[in-house]
Amino acid sequence: MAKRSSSSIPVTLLTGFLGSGKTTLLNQLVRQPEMSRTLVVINEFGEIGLDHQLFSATDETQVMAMDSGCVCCTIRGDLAQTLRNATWRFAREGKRQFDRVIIETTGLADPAPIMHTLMTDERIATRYRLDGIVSIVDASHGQSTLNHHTEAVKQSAVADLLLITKSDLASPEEVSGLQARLSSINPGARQQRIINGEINARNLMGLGLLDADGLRSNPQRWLATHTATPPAFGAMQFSTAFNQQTSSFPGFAQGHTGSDRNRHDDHIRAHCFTLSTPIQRERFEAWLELMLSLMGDNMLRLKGILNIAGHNRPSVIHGVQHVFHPPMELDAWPDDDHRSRLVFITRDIPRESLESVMVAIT
Ligand SMILES: Nc1nc2c(ncn2[C@@H]2O[C@H](COP(=O)(O)OP(=O)(O)OP(=O)(O)O)[C@@H](O)[C@H]2O)c(=O)[nH]1
Repeated sequence: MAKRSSSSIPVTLLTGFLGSGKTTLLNQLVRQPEMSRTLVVINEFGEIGLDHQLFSATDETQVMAMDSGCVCCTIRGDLAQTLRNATWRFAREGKRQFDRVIIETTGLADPAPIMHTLMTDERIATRYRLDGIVSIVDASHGQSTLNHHTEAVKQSAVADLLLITKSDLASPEEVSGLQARLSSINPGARQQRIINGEINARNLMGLGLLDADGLRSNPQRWLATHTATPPAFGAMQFSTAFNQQTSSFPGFAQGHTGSDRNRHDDHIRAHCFTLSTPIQRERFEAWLELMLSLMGDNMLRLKGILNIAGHNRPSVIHGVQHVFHPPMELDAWPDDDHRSRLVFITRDIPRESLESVMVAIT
């Protein structure tokens, strides 16, 4: 089991639909001293217009299948090359000039190939780590974008931080309606409203398992909202967020509202499990491998902190589709709560499919 590496370079992925305000945000960010050692990687077809020394362009169209030939697994060949070369290209007298990377994608981009690139290329995975996914949603067009573009729903579903832009152009009701919808798509992501890209750069850092300085792990915050909802229930708790419909396992129905069945986000759910009995590692690995291969690209994201039987320290896992980082062992449990917590963000996977096998791993 790998130990976490706090020396690897954190990478923030900045997504958001066309015209949502990504460039406006980046222009604000690069003026802040916290960003002076951040390499900004932008798609070369985009408008560049960025006054920043550490800047590189990539070509998002160069998406290629991974060696496995799996249809849902693609990587970004150009990005892999950019990240591999960056450590010497942006170096002076043998010293790397950046300690952090932000990758901005075009509005239509699927975040999965970028996450696959960071996780599967050995030379990249050992040097860089995904710090977090930030998705921008335009308050004035957010609802209609989510209605019409499945990419936008996916970008929101996998985010760690959702930035709501242009709230000055929308009514308070429109903004709160959008925020409620985003909470149902991705209940674990923090939401923040910003106007004209104004935000402290530190708010975009440390969104993953490690804090902004890369020193301390913070699994509670990483998994926080997902696992906070259900009450304790013996060895296992379960909750599913589905367009404001939440239920817990078993007998913890918490009310729901109706929804328009044609919306893309009707297919996306966050499933959360809490297990108080230690997990049997071999059973868990076998189960995970089988389940992930069956789910393919319908597994949007997986995060978890695990209490593995026979281990005093917790392990964390995270993945996208069926590609995931091998479990990393943390130095210690962050508090007295030693239960395993797993969060799956899925598309079109009935909760029963996950629920029925969860008991088998303890
Ligand atoms: N009123 C208002 N306008 C904003 C805000 N944020 C961005 N804009 C404007 O929205 C337009 C699009 O912003 P960009 O930053 O170019 O958006 P983008 O996501 O980079 O766009 P693409 O690269 O085309 O996908 C620009 O005219 C911005 O000035 C905001 O909070 N309020």
